[in-house]
Amino acid sequence: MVLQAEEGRLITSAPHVLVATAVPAERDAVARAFPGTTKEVRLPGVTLHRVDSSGYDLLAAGVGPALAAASTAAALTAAALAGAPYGLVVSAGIAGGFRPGAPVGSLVVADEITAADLGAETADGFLPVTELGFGAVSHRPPESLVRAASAATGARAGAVLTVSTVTGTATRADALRDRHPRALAEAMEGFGVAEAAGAHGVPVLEIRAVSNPVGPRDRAAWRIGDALAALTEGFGKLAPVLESWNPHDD
Ligand SMILES: O=C(O)c1cccc(C(=O)CC[C@H]2O[C@@H](n3cnc4c(=O)[nH]cnc43)[C@H](O)[C@@H]2O)c1
Repeated sequence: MVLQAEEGRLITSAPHVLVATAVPAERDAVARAFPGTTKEVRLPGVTLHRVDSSGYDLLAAGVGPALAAASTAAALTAAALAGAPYGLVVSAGIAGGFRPGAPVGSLVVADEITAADLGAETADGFLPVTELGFGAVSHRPPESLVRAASAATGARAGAVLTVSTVTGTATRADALRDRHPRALAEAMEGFGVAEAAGAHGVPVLEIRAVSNPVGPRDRAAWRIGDALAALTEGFGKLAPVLESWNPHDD
């Protein structure tokens, strides 16, 4: 933790971290990792849950990359205009896990956040937007942070895909695996959160607890309660890492 002098006083500067989940149940699972209570902070376009006496703001940013990006950008802009910009954005929640690397109940941390369906379908297969001459399809979280997060939480490190459509067939799961052999999980927000963070020059991390296998749709088999419990436990171990991480280590 950094100590700074301000008007002759020494103050501790807690990290200012924005944690973006998709839904309130995931936000509340993250909140349970902290001893303090939260208070609501209403801003234009978003409502934050600020964890008392910490540098953490929790945001249920919405499902899917577009709403997640819009909500995250609104929170980042509000903080920057208030003169208290975030130093880190964390995309957190549940996810589908690719077998055998990411079984249900396990944790995954992204060393690569990749938009898996942002591009064009052609007769010769899928082309990412980058091959069409536009934008980006991947963001890379800081290596030192990924390593430390993985060591502290036991999360496996690998690619986490962002999709707009949840995979529901073995054929689609195989196609994603072929295109992204390093993929451990798929979820729906990471790339949107990372695009917003990138636009503000803020580093991003993504951590996911696996609620279901990626493959044939069987919503009844999703283990959401177990995944939310793993998310709470994992975030409890992650928080000290975020607090001691030095962005200049990378
Ligand atoms: O119904 C509930 O109680 C409940 C509690 C927490 C979360 C949910 C969600 O439905 C969250 C949707 C969220 O989950 C991610 N996700 C999970 N599995 C997959 C998957 O196989 N493929 C893609 N995304 C997945 C995703 O990020 C969604 O936003 C419900």
